[in-house]
Amino acid sequence: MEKRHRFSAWYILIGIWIVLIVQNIIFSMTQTQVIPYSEFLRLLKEDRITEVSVRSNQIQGKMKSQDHSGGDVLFRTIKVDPEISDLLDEHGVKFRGEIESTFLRNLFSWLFPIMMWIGIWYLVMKRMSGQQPGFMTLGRNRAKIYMEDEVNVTFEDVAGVDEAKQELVEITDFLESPERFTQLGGKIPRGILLVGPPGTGKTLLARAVAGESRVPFFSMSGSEFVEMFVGLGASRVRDLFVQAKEKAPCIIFIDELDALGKVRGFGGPVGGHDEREQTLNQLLVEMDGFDPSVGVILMAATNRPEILDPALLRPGRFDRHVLVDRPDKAGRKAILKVHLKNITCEENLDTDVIAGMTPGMVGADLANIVNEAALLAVRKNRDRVTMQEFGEAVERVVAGLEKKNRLINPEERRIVAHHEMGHAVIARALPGTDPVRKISIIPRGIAALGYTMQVPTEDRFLMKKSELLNKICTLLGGRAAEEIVFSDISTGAHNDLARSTDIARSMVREYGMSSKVGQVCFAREKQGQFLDLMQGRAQEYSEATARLIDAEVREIIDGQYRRALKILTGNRPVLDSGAVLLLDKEKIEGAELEALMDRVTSAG
Ligand SMILES: Nc1ncnc2c1ncn2[C@@H]1O[C@H](COP(=O)(O)OP(=O)(O)OP(=O)(O)O)[C@@H](O)[C@H]1O
Ligand SMILES: [Zn+2]
Repeated sequence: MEKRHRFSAWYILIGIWIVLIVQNIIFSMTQTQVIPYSEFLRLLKEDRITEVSVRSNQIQGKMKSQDHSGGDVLFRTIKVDPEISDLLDEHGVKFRGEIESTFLRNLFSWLFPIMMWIGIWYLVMKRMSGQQPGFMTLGRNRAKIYMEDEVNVTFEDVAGVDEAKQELVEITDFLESPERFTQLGGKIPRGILLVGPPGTGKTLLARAVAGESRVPFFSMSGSEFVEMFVGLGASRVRDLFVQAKEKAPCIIFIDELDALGKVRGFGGPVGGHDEREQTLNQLLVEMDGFDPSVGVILMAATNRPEILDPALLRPGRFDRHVLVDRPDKAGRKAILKVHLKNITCEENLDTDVIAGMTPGMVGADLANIVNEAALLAVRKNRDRVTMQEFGEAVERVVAGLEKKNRLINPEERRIVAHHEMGHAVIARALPGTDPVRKISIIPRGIAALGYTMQVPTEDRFLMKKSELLNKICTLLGGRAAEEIVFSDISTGAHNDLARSTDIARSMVREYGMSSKVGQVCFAREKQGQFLDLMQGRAQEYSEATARLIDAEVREIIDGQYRRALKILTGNRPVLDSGAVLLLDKEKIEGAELEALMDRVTSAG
């Protein structure tokens, strides 16, 4: 209701303005004859003009009407020449000069645009804050911090992200009794950064931590901090911490931390990054200033950790990072179970099938599917949601996501599965390569469709030639598998090729590992390169050597590729059964991976 009152004032003002304009038009149309200047001069000479007022560029007045009824008619003409007063005198016309009254016109030509701007700005403000700022409360911003005294989300509502959950359990222990925790000498984290793709449940997790430990939850979005007015963002941060300390123990959650915490001096195309910097600085100051033992835990979420200002990630700030990754098939099944609790489904609904239909999807997508399916059932007047609706719902959501390029199709999945298995089999077959810990075809980010995680067993300072060659062979394993299985190759190996070429090139140019090029090192200090270029200093080897280097790099890579093909052909059964398993589970690790890898023979 209040909103309507406020807006009616605008309507009244605009109304008045329109009425005035319309009045003006009607007046000039009905009452006044507009005549050409020459006509005016003629009438003047005929002594039919009785009275005029002269304005800067127009003459208004009365003239005797043509029909001799004796009445006067109003007229108006444009253009005034300087001798007009003499002429008027000559014909004995009463006249007065008039400075045009432009007050009203000016008022409206100025006031209206200003009013428009205030109106637009007001709407923008409202959108940005999601609330009614009102004119009087502009400087104050307490209202924009969302505070929930009681959060009714628990860890049970979050599924499929068990690793992240485990890491956060400790935080709930701390929040439940901060004193006891510190007495026992526990080290309290100050800031926890939840990192993961959109929709994986970062916000949900943060709320669950608050819900589990029954503490208030303050939340704000990074993009909301970045206000239009300099200084407002910083004062908001201050406000947020003041309020949080009063309510401790509690959680402060900042969503979209990247909007606020981009590397400084990395402003967008529109100005105003000064404002963002001020806000960020204030956040850093507050983070350094508060004593975590009072029981305020700062959590933040981002899906672009790489653009964050390193200052934010320093020890004592957001130094604890929790990965909230896309769920695998089992995870998706668990998430579906959570959301299915809220709707009535047919009795033996197979969540396994739905989970299988939704590779690459995140929690938010799955929540969306459940919701969509329920709506479809309502539309069909069903009393429960059946598999058929879920099928349709999945199709709809998939279509939406495909537009956004977020899903890979079944054919691509098959290629990716064999590609990743190719890496894994070779890594296992060759001695001295890092053991494979995890193979996954859950897409991460935009670039990498799948990945094979190799974890080094020890820190290394020296690499032997044979090890470097094995590494290249492992990198080429992905493409080799594609060629063997599909007799075709894909662009998915781009990064692998780049990395193996780098290694091969370094072997030849820097480590003297090619007998044809010899024990020489052509690498120069990186920082010198730019200067060399500026001074036109040539490369330090001849054209012929350059060609030799290129040939040697090719030779190394081709040799390793042939080796990869041979190893994979010898291990074809493992390659195929591994890919099938991967397509089903999307992620293989632990004992299952061991069992699979034990079948790999090194005989290449
Ligand atoms: N792991 C999950 N378990 C259950 N539900 C989930 C999960 N992840 C997401 N959802 C559902 O999706 C909704 C949106 O998730 P949420 O806002 O927490 O994602 P987010 O990672 O914070 O995304 P964004 O980065 O876009 O803010 C949640 O309210 C919940 O209904
Ligand atoms: Zn690869």
